[in-house]
Amino acid sequence: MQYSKALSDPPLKERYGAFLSNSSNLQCSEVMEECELPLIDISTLRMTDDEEERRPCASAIAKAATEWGFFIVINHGIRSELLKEMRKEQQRLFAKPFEEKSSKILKGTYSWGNPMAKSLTQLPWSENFLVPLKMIIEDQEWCSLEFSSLRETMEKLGSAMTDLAHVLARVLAENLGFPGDFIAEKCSMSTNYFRLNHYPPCPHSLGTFGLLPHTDSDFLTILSQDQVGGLQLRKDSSWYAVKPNQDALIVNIGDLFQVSSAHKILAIPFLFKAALSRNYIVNNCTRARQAMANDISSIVAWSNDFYKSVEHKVMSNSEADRYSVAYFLCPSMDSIIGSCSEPSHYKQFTFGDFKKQVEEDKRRTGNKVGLPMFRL
Ligand SMILES: O=C(O)CCC(=O)C(=O)O
Ligand SMILES: [Fe+2]
Repeated sequence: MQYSKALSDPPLKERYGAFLSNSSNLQCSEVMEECELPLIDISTLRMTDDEEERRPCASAIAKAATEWGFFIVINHGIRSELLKEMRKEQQRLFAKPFEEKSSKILKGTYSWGNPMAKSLTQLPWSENFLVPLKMIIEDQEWCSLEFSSLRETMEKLGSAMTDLAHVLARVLAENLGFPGDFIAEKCSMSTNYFRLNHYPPCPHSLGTFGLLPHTDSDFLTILSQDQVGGLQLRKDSSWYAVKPNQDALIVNIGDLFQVSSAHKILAIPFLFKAALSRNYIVNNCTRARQAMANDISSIVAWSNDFYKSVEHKVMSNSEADRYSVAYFLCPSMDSIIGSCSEPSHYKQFTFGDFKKQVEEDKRRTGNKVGLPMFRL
């Protein structure tokens, strides 16, 4: 049964209409330059362990992660039919009446707008379901029979995305001198998340956000988006539009992987030569060493600003509905996040501390603060 859009869309206009009619709230909207993000064919990474063969692709990823914090992957191994199936299921889900989405579908994972918004600058014109993969795998009650095919599709996509995320995390970790499975060991399928995003058309789309400028609270994000467009990223203090490409996937570095340090020039050639073993970490990372002394299995190192967790946002449009699915590679809540080089730019914290701080800041300021709260 088809529902009318009037019933399915969240009441953004009713709740936030006053912001829209106050034109002084509208931000100026520049004509946005499209950026050519690095486009990387990762087939060799998926097919071989031979270091020589992997090197060109691994270097391209490391370069993109340091220069852009964003890149596009092709030949990523996720079937386009599966991505299309996910999109179809996602559209079916968002077409449900707002009352159902906000009360009973997919158990408390739904949100829309921003209850804390005081102006248009704090308002995302969108709705989303933030779904822990743990819920999909373990909680049989998580969704009704009606959405069992959504559940099945998400489980398949979750497993494929986890494999892909581990392939990418391996390269990024090895580039810093860590064992390839260093991140993957901390991020199992059940610690990761999906966010299903829907951006309904906004009647006053000029300068209205679909999603506020933010960085992602994870190691890395894999994004599948439709052809509508609207994603923008910040590079060297300018915003650039990302060209939509339905078959490719967009990867961005998250806060926990924000690497590269003041030691970039010195550290990287050294790290490349360093034995890819825990000895490197024990001998060279005081913070890591301290934490490892407490619990060798819980430390997760991050890159001390070498890789960039880049701010990005979505701009709304007045004509088309837009859909995207983001997959977040996250460790367990008790994982300790420490820097991989000295002097560290950040306090050591657990992923749970980080998430708690982000929620607190959102309540206090209406927006995420993120890493600056942990800078030394
Ligand atoms: O929809 C998009 O293009 C971006 C989504 C995103 O940044 C997120 O869900 O964190
Ligand atoms: Fe994001």
